[in-house]
Amino acid sequence: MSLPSQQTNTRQQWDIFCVVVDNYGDIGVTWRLAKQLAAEYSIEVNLWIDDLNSFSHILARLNPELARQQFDGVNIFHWKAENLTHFSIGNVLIEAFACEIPSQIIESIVKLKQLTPSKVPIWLNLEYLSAEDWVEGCHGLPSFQACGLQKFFYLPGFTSKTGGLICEKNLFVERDAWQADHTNKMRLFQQLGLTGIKPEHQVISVFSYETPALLSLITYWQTCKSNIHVLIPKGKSLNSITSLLPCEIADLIVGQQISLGNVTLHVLPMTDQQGYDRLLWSCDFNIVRGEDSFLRAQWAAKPFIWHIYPQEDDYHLIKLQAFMQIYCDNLAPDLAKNWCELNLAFNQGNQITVANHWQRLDFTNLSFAQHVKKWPITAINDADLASRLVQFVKNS
Ligand SMILES: Cc1cn([C@H]2C[C@H](O)[C@@H](COP(=O)(O)OP(=O)(O)O[C@H]3O[C@@H](C)[C@H](O)[C@@H](O)[C@H]3O)O2)c(=O)[nH]c1=O
Repeated sequence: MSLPSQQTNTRQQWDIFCVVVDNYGDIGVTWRLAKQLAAEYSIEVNLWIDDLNSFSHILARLNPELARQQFDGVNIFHWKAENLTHFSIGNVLIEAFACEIPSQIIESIVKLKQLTPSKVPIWLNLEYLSAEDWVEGCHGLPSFQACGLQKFFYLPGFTSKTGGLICEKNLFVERDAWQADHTNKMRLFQQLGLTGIKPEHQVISVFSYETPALLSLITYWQTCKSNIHVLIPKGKSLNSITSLLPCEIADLIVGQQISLGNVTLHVLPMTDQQGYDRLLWSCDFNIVRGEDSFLRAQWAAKPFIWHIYPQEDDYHLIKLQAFMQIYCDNLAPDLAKNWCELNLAFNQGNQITVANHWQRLDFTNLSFAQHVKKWPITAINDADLASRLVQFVKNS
């Protein structure tokens, strides 16, 4: 571990620390942010991750055995005690989702403050995304630490008084170009080993947690006249539909198809984040979860169900309501009602109502299609998270 060098250039160094609690969301969010800061702001980003095995599910090129490697202009470090020798104090320290930065680092910054206070990095805690009202009041607040340093709370959110939403500068332009040419999606399906999909078929991606609502929906889709392809990666969603599977989940192979009348289930390979974005852009409807895929489904300008990460005492339902309220602000009341009821029923695992609400929601309806297209522009609110974060650091 070392003190800042006498840098002659003005290139900033930011260090992002992330503990993988479970799933892929913690790493998913920090990886998106790290890539964007490096690509769009020429910041030297060091991403410290405690679990490279989880990370390798969404970045197959990553070698979980290496202490240090570089992808997309980001230095990725395996965060374990012996690798902290690689750490040198930069301009910004981000602890993602209240993970704790190692005490040696804090001690070295305290020493630096005594010697050269002007070199003390900005210390931020990047929090989870929420659409709740209180976020505006807490975003950016400083918190004085016992060690004498100051830490700021950085809260992502949907309004101009929050930390914003992660979205790359050219994302909507790339999405529009992709969606304008129908051969893109057909080629993608082929590359993913998904056969038998015709341009007129309905394609639905599923990346959810366990819920009996999924079984109800697929059972309902079997009664529909159209051909429906359901794309599901190996993971939690499959646990809810074991009764539809021909074998144990462990024995399913990627690319396998399970024919259920008009419905074909496809076992989808996990891709990198760019591949997943393109998949969301290519499907007619997406079922997503957590934080990052939830946001990417919005950026896809396609209708979606959000399976929110379950929390104690059903607190997640309050967060779901807060989002549904802002999402439906400009939507016709009948469409808004159906969409909210569908999302609520899915999240409550309500097997009977979820299929009824699906039936009632006409997601091909023109004003709904216009809404999903307009929403990303409304939500991004003139500034994405990375640009607000860079500004926040400048002003701090
Ligand atoms: C299916 C798939 C996902 N992904 C990525 C997209 C996202 O970055 C990531 C999934 O993250 P999420 O959608 O946020 O869902 P998640 O359930 O994996 O993560 C959750 O983890 C919990 C610990 C948090 O508390 C939640 O808020 C949430 O972040 O995986 C791919 O890159 N390729 C794929 O094929």
